[in-house]
Amino acid sequence: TRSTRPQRMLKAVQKNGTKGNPESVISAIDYFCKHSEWAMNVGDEKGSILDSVVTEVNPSTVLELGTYCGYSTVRIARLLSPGTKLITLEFNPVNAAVARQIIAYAGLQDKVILVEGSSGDLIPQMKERFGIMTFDFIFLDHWKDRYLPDIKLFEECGLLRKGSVLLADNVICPGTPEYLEYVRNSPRYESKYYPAHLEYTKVEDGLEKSVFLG
Ligand SMILES: O=C(c1ccccc1)c1ccc(O)c(O)c1[N+](=O)[O-]
Ligand SMILES: [Mg+2]
Repeated sequence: TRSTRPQRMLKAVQKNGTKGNPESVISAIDYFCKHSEWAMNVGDEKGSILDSVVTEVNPSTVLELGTYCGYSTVRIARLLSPGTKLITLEFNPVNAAVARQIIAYAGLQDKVILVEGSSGDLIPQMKERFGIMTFDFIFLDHWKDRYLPDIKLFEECGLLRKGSVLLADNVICPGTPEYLEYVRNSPRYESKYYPAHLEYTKVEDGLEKSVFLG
């Protein structure tokens, strides 16, 4: 059967990247998306904002919702302190298989736990399966209609602590209006919008950073 876009992206990483070099993997994916095929990675512009927030938080416990090909997984994992691992959830098994290979090509497999399944099923299992008390940093980049139900799930499961940082992609395009309304009007969060553009385009998009106040 015909290859998928993520599989073609993996080939481009293996061809143009340098094994064990996360920066080269990030550049190879951005080049592929700018010159060959658009793909829904967070991209270089929003990726730089992601980098700055991760660096500022310097988290010990990290969760990513929506691995896709592992681009943001690599961006985050390359910045984590030694011994810190990030958990990333991916629903699509074909994409998960590509992400594992891209993460391994970057040499970051020991810093990443990739779990296949739906966030709604897996979030309530975080404590028992991974010994997580609370998350310091959460990156939301999965199905846009899951952002709101999943943040409520984090609260119900006691996975947030005073100061937990949630960073959400695509709050303008494709958009997550109900999530935005919730975090911007809830007294339990302090939110800030980082304007940018939809990856590899001139379309307006941005990231919303929300700090849980306890
Ligand atoms: O939903 C889409 C989408 C919708 C329609 C066509 C292509 C992609 C999308 C677009 C940009 C993103 O950064 C992103 O994370 C997603 N996503 O699926 O999670
Ligand atoms: Mg996105």
